[in-house]
Amino acid sequence: MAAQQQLLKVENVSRVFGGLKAVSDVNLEIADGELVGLIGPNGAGKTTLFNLLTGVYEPSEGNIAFNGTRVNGLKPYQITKRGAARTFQNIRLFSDMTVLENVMVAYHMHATHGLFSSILRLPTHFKGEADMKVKALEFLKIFKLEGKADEVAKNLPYGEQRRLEIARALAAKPKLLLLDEPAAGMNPQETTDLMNLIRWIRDEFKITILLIEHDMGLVMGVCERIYVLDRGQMIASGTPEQIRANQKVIEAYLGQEV
Ligand SMILES: Nc1ncnc2c1ncn2[C@@H]1O[C@H](COP(=O)(O)OP(=O)(O)OP(=O)(O)O)[C@@H](O)[C@H]1O
Repeated sequence: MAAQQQLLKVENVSRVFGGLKAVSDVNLEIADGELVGLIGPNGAGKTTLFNLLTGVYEPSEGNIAFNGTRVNGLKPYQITKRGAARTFQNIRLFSDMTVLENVMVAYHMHATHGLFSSILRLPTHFKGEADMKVKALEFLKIFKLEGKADEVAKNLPYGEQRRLEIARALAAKPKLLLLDEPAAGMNPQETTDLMNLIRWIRDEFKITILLIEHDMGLVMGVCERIYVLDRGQMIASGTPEQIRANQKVIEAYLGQEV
């Protein structure tokens, strides 16, 4: 890999469920600041790989290093603390909390005031809480959700719930943002807006993004590099042009437009 520093390294990782090897001997490397796509037909193992990267599952074999340290076996919250945040295929917000509260919960991960002052409600706690609210509102502005700050999350239209989920993930100040099918259920206009938002997030926050997506227009349009999984195996990686022309990829998609 070029001069860029490596952020994520997946080496020979497998995950078995019963008799099924959902992820099989997978290798993947992502440098700091890259915008990378992960594609593959239904059931290829994409979400399982995300679940391995974020500690939902432990690899049956292999090694995952994040920011230079091995993270195999760590719990999801420990991996979040090390700087990886994600969104889910089926949106997971605190649906009965307000839009603002959803973002503030993520800020708590990085609160300057400690648990001790929180419990005792010391002045530093209130100052911390007020600062956090200001920051959370700034965040909502970026995502054009400031007018919805006091709305209950579950009442937002679908596209806005997806934006809020991304905002919440980013509020945890990750080094690596993992997006699982961010355009699912979006109309073409929302998808175009999302593409611009993803590019903007990477440039503005200088973070690394790995995204799973079935919308090829989005993947080919925003990703600098793409990995392709098929039946648990990584069958290709390369630039969008290389992936489009790759025979194994074309076969995996059985002639569908890639
Ligand atoms: N917890 C589990 N227990 C048993 N099998 C599982 C589990 N999670 C995933 N699988 C299986 O592993 C395979 C890969 O599933 P996965 O959800 O990772 O695919 P995917 O590429 O994300 O698919 P899609 O694009 O449809 O979301 C599938 O055959 C799935 O049924």
